[in-house]
This record gives sequence, structure tokens and C-alpha cells, in this order.
Amino acid sequence: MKIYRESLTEMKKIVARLTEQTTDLEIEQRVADIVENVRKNGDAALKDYEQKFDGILLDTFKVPTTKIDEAYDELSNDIKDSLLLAKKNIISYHELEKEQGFIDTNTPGIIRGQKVTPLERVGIYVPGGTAAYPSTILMTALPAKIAGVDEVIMVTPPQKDGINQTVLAAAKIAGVDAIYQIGGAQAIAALAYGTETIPAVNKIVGPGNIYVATAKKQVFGKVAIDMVAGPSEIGILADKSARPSELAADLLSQAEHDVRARAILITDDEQLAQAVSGEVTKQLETLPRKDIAMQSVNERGFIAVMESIPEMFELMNVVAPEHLEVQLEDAMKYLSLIRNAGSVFLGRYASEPLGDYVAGPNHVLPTGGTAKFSSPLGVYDFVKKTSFINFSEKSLADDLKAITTLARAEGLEAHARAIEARFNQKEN
Ligand SMILES: NC(=O)c1ccc[n+]([C@@H]2O[C@H](COP(=O)([O-])OP(=O)(O)OC[C@H]3O[C@@H](n4cnc5c(N)ncnc54)[C@H](O)[C@@H]3O)[C@@H](O)[C@H]2O)c1
Ligand SMILES: N[C@H](CO)Cc1c[nH]c[nH+]1
Ligand SMILES: [Zn+2]
Repeated sequence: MKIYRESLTEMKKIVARLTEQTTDLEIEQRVADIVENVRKNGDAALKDYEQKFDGILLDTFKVPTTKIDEAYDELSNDIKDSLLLAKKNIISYHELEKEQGFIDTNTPGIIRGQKVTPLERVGIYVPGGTAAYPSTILMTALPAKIAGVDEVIMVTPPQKDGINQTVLAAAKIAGVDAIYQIGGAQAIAALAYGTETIPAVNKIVGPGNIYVATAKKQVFGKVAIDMVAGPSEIGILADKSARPSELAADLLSQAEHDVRARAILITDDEQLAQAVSGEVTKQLETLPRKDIAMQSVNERGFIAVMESIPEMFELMNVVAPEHLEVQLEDAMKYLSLIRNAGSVFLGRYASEPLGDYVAGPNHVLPTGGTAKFSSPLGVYDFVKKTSFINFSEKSLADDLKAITTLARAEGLEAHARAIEARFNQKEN
């Protein structure tokens, strides 16, 4: 991995350049064409794209319930138990995110409040290009169910020998209502606009590759989206107390997701930097997804050696990684120094894959620097809020002057008269 030894000022410029969200115009245009074609031609366009991108000619997109039940029945006990453990922990964590709304009756004659309503129908995208993601089904569908969503529609790319059995079983465990085997930008377009067979949804959530993430950005406005959850990222802050072999393993855990994944180490220890770089090269040799991981670390990964721990945090806040591991002595004490990260892993035993599978917090997280303004997927993503007010006659009378003054200051006479009507024309 490339090792930088620059000043903080210089390093911030380098990081800004390396992590800049360059809009790839070619991908933007390709995705725009796909979205428009699916919007106009529905299922016919979907079939063409599935044949073109996934090499599969489909008669029908919907996966029959019998197939899902069969997959569940045939699941090995080991996998079933692991999924159930993950489910239990995801539920117990996400239950804490539930919002009840509020009602304020502190002022006599005035009731104000906010009511929380689940979305009616949501679409969850479950990636399936180069790996299968049963864990992502739990991470997306369970919070939706906890929020009270009526219908959870899942899409995932078709596979030559049928959709991965664990994916189907996980969908049953998570309570998904329907599964359609479609993927990529075309699946996002289908969920946004609806086709003859795919129902349009109110919101699309879930991670995916660059085509999926770009399509989600393009359909935003027609539907809601959760965030830009694109190619995975890991940032690690480590000092000399950390073990190079563990840091290398954690970096590769995310690099193996995608050639566009990003793995970054920031340390204050030159020796550690070199040891981790050597370990990454060594561990890559035996990795089944070596080609993907190698391209990721070589083209998009780097190590930065800084002067001090505060400098390390300052630089990592510029990176704003999806996952941030703090592999420093006494890690918990640094939580307050972290401003920008999707999810933080503190201490030696909080290795990133713990969060991917069973810890409970969501693994669908903002990428590409969007952790500066986005949050992990959560129960709050599956609800909307509505405010409400109720005033007594006296309370409205008390505010009459302020309302009519502001309305007329804005040149909106009808606003003022609507309020005055309550007092001028009581007999009507
Ligand atoms: N940020 C998160 O929370 C999070 C969580 C899990 C996974 N991920 C990321 O999800 C991604 C999964 O990617 P994947 O590729 O395995 O699966 P994917 O399902 O996201 O993408 C596969 C689809 O991409 C489309 N596609 C492929 N090449 C194309 C092309 N040239 N033109 C147009 N469309 C094309 C195809 O339709 C294919 O079905 C990875 O980047 C991984 O890092 C992110
Ligand atoms: N690390 C991914 C989020 O970037 C989530 C995941 C699912 N399976 C394995 N990993
Ligand atoms: Zn992962």
C-alpha cells in the first residue's frame, strides 16, 4: 500500500483529492438511459437489461413463495442459528431507535404535536453482483418491520443457478413480503416508477455498487432514498499498541467487497505503517477474492503517517469513512474526537466484520464522504413525521395581531382574512 509522510495540511489536500466524489459522466449517462428506458418500457426493458448485465433471460421476476419456503427448510442449522443470532441483536438494537412522536400541552388552549407514521411500501436493494448478502436483508428489512412498514419489497440480481438459498431463507427470517430477481440500476428504476409486475415504492434503501448508488441518486425526488451507500470503506486509526496482522486483515475485510472499496490506515508510527503494508501484501496471497481486494488496496487504499494522535483524528474526520476502527490504547476515550464516520469500532476486539454481521447496529452506512451529513440506516428511515396543531378561540385571538401583521407584511391578504374570518363572521 502506498505510504504518505506529509504534513497535516498537505495530507488534507491529498485526502480531499483522493476521496473526491468525481462524477463519472459515463456512468451517470449509462444509468440515466437505463432509468429512462425502464420508466418508459417497464418489464420489457427490465428483461433486456437482466439478459445484458446478468446474462439471464427471465420469464418472470417474482420468486415464488414455495421456493423461499424450500430454501428456508433446507438451510443448515449453523447458518440458521447465525442468522437468528444476528436477527435478535439487530432487533434489540433497533428497538431503541423507535420514535413515538410527542404532544405538547404546556400552554392552556394550545395543543401541538408530532405524529410518527410508518411508510406504506419500501423497496430494499440486496446486492448480488460479486457476492451474496443475506446479512444485508436482515439489516434492511428488520428496521422496516420494527417501524411498522406495511410492505417490504426486496430486489436482488438474478443468478445463473437461481438466487442464493441463504438469501431466500434470510428474506423469510426477516419477514420480507415479496422478492423480485432484478438488480442494478434497472431494479432501482423499477422500484421508483413501477412496472407491469413490480410495484412502485415510497422509499428505496440498501447498498449497492456504483450503478445502484448512481441510480438511487437519480430517482430521488420520485421516491425517497436512504443515503448513498456505495462501495465499502474502512478507515483505521492505530498506534504502536496495535498488531499489524490484525490491522491488515481488517483493511482487507472491506477491500474484498469491490474494486472500488477503500481501505485507509492512519497512524503515528512509521514501523507500524511498514509492517501493515507488508502484511497486506502477504495476506492478499491466500485471499479467495484476491483480485478484487488487490485492485482496491492498490488503486484506492493508502497509509498516512502523522505526527500525533490529534492530527490522526483531524485527518480521519476529513476522510469521513463508512467504518472507522480506533485501534489505539484506551480506545473508548477518543469517541468525542470523532466527528465524521458511519459507524465506529472501538478497541482491539471491535473488528469491522463484527458489525457487518451480529453486533446489532446497522451495516448499511454512508460512503464516499457522505458520513459528513448522513447517518446509518435505521428505524427512523422507515417513518415520516407529521406535525399537528389545535387552538382554542382565545389562543387564536391572542395571536391574531401577530398573524395578520406577518401575513400583510408578506403581501398575503387572504392569509390575514382567513384568521380574521373566525372573529368577524361568527354567525355564519
Ligand atoms: N455501504 C454499505 O452499507 C454497503 C453494504 C453492503 C455492501 N456494500 C457494497 O455493495 C456493493 C455490491 O456490489 P456488487 O457489484 O456485488 O452487487 P450489486 O447488486 O450492487 O450490483 C450488481 C449489478 O450491477 C449491474 N451492473 C454490473 N455491471 C454493469 C455495467 N457495466 N453497466 C450497468 N450495470 C451494471 C448489474 O445489473 C448487476 O446485477 C459493493 O460495492 C459493496 O462494497 C455496501
Ligand atoms: N461491510 C459491508 C458494508 O459496507 C456490509 C457487509 C455485508 N456482508 C459483509 N459485509
Ligand atoms: Zn463487509
